[in-house]
Amino acid sequence: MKISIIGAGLIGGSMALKLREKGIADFIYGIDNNQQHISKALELGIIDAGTDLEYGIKNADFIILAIPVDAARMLLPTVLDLVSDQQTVMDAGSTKAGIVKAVKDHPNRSRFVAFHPMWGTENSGPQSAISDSFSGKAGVICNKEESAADALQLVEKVAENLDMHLIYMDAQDHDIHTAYISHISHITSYALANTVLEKEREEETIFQLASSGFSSTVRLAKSHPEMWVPIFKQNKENVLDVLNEHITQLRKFKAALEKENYEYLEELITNANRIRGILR
Ligand SMILES: NC(=O)c1ccc[n+]([C@@H]2O[C@H](COP(=O)([O-])OP(=O)(O)OC[C@H]3O[C@@H](n4cnc5c(N)ncnc54)[C@H](O)[C@@H]3O)[C@@H](O)[C@H]2O)c1
Ligand SMILES: O=C(O)C(=O)C[C@]1(C(=O)O)C=C[C@@H](O)C=C1
Repeated sequence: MKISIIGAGLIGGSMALKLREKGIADFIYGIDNNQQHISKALELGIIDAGTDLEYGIKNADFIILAIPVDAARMLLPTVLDLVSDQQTVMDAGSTKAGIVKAVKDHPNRSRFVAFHPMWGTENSGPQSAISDSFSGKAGVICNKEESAADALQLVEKVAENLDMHLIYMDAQDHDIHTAYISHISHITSYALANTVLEKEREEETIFQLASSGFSSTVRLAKSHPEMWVPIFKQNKENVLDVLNEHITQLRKFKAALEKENYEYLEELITNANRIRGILR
């Protein structure tokens, strides 16, 4: 199978590495508006050739769209304009409602499968791609009834080769749940980093005292704005909803401390500990 990866970055690159390793990709084209990423992807053996959008789409059996979600929403209709009934397009975007809406009435809608791999890191670009990354993680397919049976089957086979298990969801429900379980964590981490940078002006002290607690909670704050601003923009209402709840929760901790209500503080922590029973 010939594959074209639009966006030879962390996700596109990691998928390319794994699909080649599994032997389902014979030839991989890379399409990226950053030429340095194409050069790096070639150097690392992620892609076999860099090309332009039209050539890459016309000459691939399977097309993976792995660019920021606002760009994906804009580009997907053009990608579908160029495909035939023999080709399948899959995206990798972290939000889904806007993307499926953008192509709802497109004549080639059924060639597209809306996909979200629930794996990633705070790093970006082809240099950060890792082949054994998606193993054991969930792959979410949205609005499967809008995709042709053969396109769906191909994406299911690709997910299986990425060693992922599948979850099927409505795109709007997906965006609600990912606001709660993925997107809010990034805002808290960015806010935590900004808080510490504001209060602790001695960077050397941050470096010397930071242990696993701070490092793990602030890891997501290293994630780049080119990916995350579009996610927050596309999922604004759901993110605002969960952010309001998060601010309420922060205020509860503040009130417990201000009032020296340590029983209430213990209650808040004990309730939070319930997460241990869910994520072991
Ligand atoms: N990083 C994660 O944790 C993660 C996890 C799951 C899904 N995703 C989704 O995967 C997609 C890609 O994210 P990533 O982490 O691989 O980002 P990345 O920055 O590592 O890679 C994106 C690549 O797309 C290129 N690009 C950007 N706009 C383009 C355009 N209009 N045309 C062609 N190329 C373009 C960039 O140059 C870059 O090489 C995003 O939609 C993101 O929401 C990311
Ligand atoms: O672990 C990370 O660094 C991630 O941000 C990965 C993560 C997440 O778990 O929130 C981020 C965005 C996605 O769309 C999927 C996965």
